[in-house]
Order: sequence, then structure tokens, then C-alpha cells
Amino acid sequence: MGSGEAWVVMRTGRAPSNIAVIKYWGKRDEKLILPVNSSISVTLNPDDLSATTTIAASPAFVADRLWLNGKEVSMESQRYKNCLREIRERANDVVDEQTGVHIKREDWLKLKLHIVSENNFPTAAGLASSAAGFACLVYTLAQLMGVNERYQGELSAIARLGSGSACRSLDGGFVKWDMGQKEDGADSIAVQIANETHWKDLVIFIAVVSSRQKEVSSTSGMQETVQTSPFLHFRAKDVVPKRIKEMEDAVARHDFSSFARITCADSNQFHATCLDTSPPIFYLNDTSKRLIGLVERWNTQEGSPQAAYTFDAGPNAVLFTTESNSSLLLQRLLFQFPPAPGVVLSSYVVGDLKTLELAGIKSLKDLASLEPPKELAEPKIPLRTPGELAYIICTRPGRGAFLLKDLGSSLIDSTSGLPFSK
Ligand SMILES: Nc1ncnc2c1ncn2[C@@H]1O[C@H](COP(=O)(O)OP(=O)(O)OP(=O)(O)O)[C@@H](O)[C@H]1O
Ligand SMILES: C[C@@](O)(CCOP(=O)(O)OP(=O)(O)O)CC(=O)O
Repeated sequence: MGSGEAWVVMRTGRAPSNIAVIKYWGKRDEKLILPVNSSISVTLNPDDLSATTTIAASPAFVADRLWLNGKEVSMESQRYKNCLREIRERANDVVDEQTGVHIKREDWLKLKLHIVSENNFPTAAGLASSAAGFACLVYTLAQLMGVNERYQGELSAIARLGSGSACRSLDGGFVKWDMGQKEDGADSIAVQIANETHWKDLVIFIAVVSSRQKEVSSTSGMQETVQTSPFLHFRAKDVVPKRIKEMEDAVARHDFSSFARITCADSNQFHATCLDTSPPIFYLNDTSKRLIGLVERWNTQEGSPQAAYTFDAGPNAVLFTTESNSSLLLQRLLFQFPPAPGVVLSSYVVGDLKTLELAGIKSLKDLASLEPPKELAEPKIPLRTPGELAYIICTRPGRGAFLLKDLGSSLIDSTSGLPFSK
């Protein structure tokens, strides 16, 4: 770094992943990422599923660079460029507390950035890493560049330019992405409908399916659906608007039965539009269907929804239940999907382990002695199939994006301006 200019100013932020319970599928504008329908999601606890991003600016940097999970990746994609441009345009004068450096609003347009990001869960595995990643990028950049409070409402529209679902990851709890009407997308923004403490009773399990079948990416899959599926247009126009209202109402009233019914119906309808695409797209595999069966059988046996499932563009299931049913659901999952031989319990069930304790499961021995759930006590018991799931993440609704103030959380070495070597 040249003398007199040897400063590095940086911030570190964290943003959660989210799971849609009313799905976004289909764009009316590819460039601005404007959807054909509104959607609703639950923000996942960032302790269990999040991206952490450090962004540094220095006059010594010669290009914008990005390191993702330890590897440098290209920033040539228009999606990254659009997010950076929009935040730079809203930058403000900043006096950095740590270094005392004064950066003027116009300087941000010239200063190059080093961005280092890590996900605490697998990237591009159908667990919405792009949602956490772009929300974190936009949020952390806005903090670094002193983006004014009055622009805060616009941050979700900027995250949307990175990946549609990312606009729903800035806030915690329950979030609605309004499709908006304007051509420039200014009103296609995410709004919080209830925060993360609103429905404390909700418990979430993510069943990560082992064999990752070859998939069509969300971006190209939804493009093909828009072009070829007549059903999608019926869904967007006639089904989703009503469901959005019903879901908002169910969340407001902590009405698990309605929440579960709408969540399952919307996941199934999204996958039906994939099947209605030409050529058809299959995101669910046999394991996904067995997970659906597990929930449906239990709900039928009890005569009301005990749990709900939803699947994004991949075979992994996200399951919802209430606190009082959480150990019963986990026991069912572990009964039907025990780990492969040799896999230890601590790497098979991860995240918030309270439910595992509640279920009284301390070791693989406890798993072996699990009783079959009562709805399976018939001649047609589905086989127990060890190893069909890679692992299970236990989590809950969580908070939105936030800054990590502790300097020890930084992913960039302030002297070199480069990622810490591991
Ligand atoms: N932490 C991150 N920071 C910046 N960009 C990220 C980050 N994590 C993921 N991305 C971007 O998102 C891309 C992965 O998105 P992709 O849609 O393929 O997978 P996914 O979001 O995990 O799955 P899905 O969208 O099916 O749920 C990465 O190639 C990268 O461009
Ligand atoms: C099935 C989904 O997860 C689709 C997510 O699509 P993306 O947000 O990944 O797509 P792009 O906007 O093209 O980046 C449903 C949802 O999250 O609402």
C-alpha cells in the first residue's frame, strides 16, 4: 500500500437464510428481478443458517474482488455489479471510528472493495445460500458506506437485484415480498409482517437429502416455467393473492393448522407448476416423497395438521411443527431415516439441539430402540432406510441481518487487506 494511503476501512455483517411458505416462482422482468406473484417467508435463525461477510475499502485496492468460502470467485456477474452500483450511489460521508479516516460520499464511487464471505451451511445445495449471501452483501455494504436511514426501505429492492429471494433475508421473523406494480421495481420490496419473537412456539427441521440429483437452477427453471406453463399464470393470478392474505392471517393468529395447510398446499402447487413446465422439471426425489408421506400420514392419523413440509428447488425438506410436537416429529424423522452406518449422532443432528434432548435421544443406541410411530403400526410399514438423509438441521425462526462489532469476527486481515489464510 502506498504511504499516506495505507488505510483499510471495513465492516462485518451476518444475514440469515429464509424459506418461502408462499413461493416466488417466475419473473415478469428478468433484469430487475420482478416476480409474477408476491411471496411470504420465514427467516431462519442465523446461528444455524447464515452468511457472514466482511467488506473492506482501501485506496490501495485495484479492483473489486470476492472470496466465497475460501476461494476467489469472479465478480463479473451483472447481479453483483448491480448491487454494488446501487449502494455506491446512496453512499454518504463516513468518519471511521477505528481508523479516524474520513471518506467523502464521492470517494466511495472510486474506492475498490475486497469482499470475503462464508456460509455456515453448504453453498448452492438448495438451502438458499444466494438469499443469505446477497442480503449480507447489500446490508454490510450499506453499513460500510453510511447509507442514510431514509434509504433503508430500499435495501430489500437492492438485495432483490442480487437474487429475488434475498430481499426477504434482511428482516427477521415473517417477511412478505410484495410483487409491486411499478415498471422500475421501486415498489417490489420486502416488508416484515411479524418479528422473530412473535411465534416462539414454531420449530423447524431441515432434512438434507443425501444424493443431490442434478438440478435446474432456480433462475433458469422459473424462466422455463414462465414461458411454457399455463398453470403458473392461473396460480399467480387466481391462487396466490388469496393465499397471501390467508397466510398473513394465520401468522397473526398463531394458527398452526392454517399455516401448515397453506404451506404444504403452496409447496405442492409450486412443484406442480414445475411438472407443468415443458420439458418438465423434477425437484423432488423419492426421499422427498417419503418425507411428504411421513408428515401426511401423521396429520391424517391425528385428524389435524401436526407438522408441515415445504420444498424449494431441490429435494431437501423444510419441516415445521410446534414446540409441544417437536420431539414427536424428530423421533419420526429419526425412526424412518436413521443415519448411515458409521455416522455419529452429533454430525447427523445439528443446530439447535434442545429438541434432541427433549426427545431423550443421547446416542445411536437410543435411536435403535425407537418405537415405530403409531400411524406406522400396520402391515405396510415403510422400510427404515439408513443413509437416505445426509443430516438434519434443527432451527427456529430468527432475526434479520446485523453487524458483528467484535473485530475478531472479521474475515479480512486489516494489514494486508486480504482474507485471513486458514
Ligand atoms: N455468502 C455469499 N456471498 C455472496 N454470494 C453468495 C454467497 N453464497 C452464495 N452466493 C451466490 O449464490 C450462488 C448460489 O446460488 P444458487 O441459487 O445456485 O444456490 P442456493 O441459493 O444455495 O440454492 P437455491 O436457490 O436453489 O435455494 C453462488 O454461486 C454465489 O454466486
Ligand atoms: C424455489 C424458491 O426458492 C425460488 C428462489 O429463487 P431465487 O431467488 O434463487 O431466484 P433468482 O431470483 O433467479 O436468483 C422459492 C422462494 O424462495 O420463494
